[in-house]
Amino acid sequence: MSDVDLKPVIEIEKLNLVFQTADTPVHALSDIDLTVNAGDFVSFIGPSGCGKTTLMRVIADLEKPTGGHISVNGMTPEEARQKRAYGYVFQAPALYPWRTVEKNIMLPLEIMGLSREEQKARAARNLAMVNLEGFEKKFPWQLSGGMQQRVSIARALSVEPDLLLMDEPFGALDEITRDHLNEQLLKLWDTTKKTVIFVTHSIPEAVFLSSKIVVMSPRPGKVIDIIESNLPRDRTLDIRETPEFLEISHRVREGLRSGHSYDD
Ligand SMILES: Nc1ncnc2c1ncn2[C@@H]1O[C@H](COP(=O)(O)OP(=O)(O)OP(=O)(O)O)[C@@H](O)[C@H]1O
Repeated sequence: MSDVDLKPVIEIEKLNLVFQTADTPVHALSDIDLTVNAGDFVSFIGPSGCGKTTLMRVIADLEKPTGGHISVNGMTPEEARQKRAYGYVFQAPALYPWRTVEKNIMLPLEIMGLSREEQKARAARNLAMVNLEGFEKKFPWQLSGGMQQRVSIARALSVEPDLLLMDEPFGALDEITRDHLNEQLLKLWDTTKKTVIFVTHSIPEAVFLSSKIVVMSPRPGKVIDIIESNLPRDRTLDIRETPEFLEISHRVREGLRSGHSYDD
């Protein structure tokens, strides 16, 4: 992508979020500055509780910041949500067990008021996108965990958002399945040119998937480092053995280490 194409999708300046709780306030995000451009694959990586999910939820308008500024596609997160600017994939697949795969994907489209034909066409198109054609009439419990997570990706894509928010979608899967889904997701990103924001705990996953890695510190979550990856877009898993990959992994690890106090 040339510099001319670089359009900011998300702009975050001095963003703060303090949760008011029954006892002491929880300062979850502190002075976050971040720009995400169209077509970026951005990972948030950091220790448990550092605010990765909270930052993603602010982008999705599921939490309100207590300070600073954020825009999504030039709008407030609330306006962006109303315009269905993004699709959200959660840690667990969150499929309705009594609805078939196809009907799970059709649900948000039904709510959007699309015609039945359009709902079915989008379900078929996006199931093919995640290599699940032929599974329309199955129920979620008839599928493996990895397949269920692919259905929830297809459901998020079927809303046709430019921005895909993914909160540790493969965290609960075994390593082989995770590797496979990482490769599929990268192909999907390359073909659809979507902007992706991805939360993970895994250094290899972040480095393999991302064009930009945001390393966060323990609470209150701050941005410690932003690493622009120069790995080619059409990478395969073999790239994990290369010096370039190991060099980026090393920088992520150093960032995580510098922000972490091991005395806790
Ligand atoms: N609604 C809330 N009220 C009070 N505190 C909250 C609330 N939501 C999150 N927190 C706190 O804010 C901090 C950041 O939480 P968050 O879930 O964003 O972290 P995370 O980096 O995504 O963690 P993990 O990797 O374990 O999922 C944590 O200390 C959490 O306990």
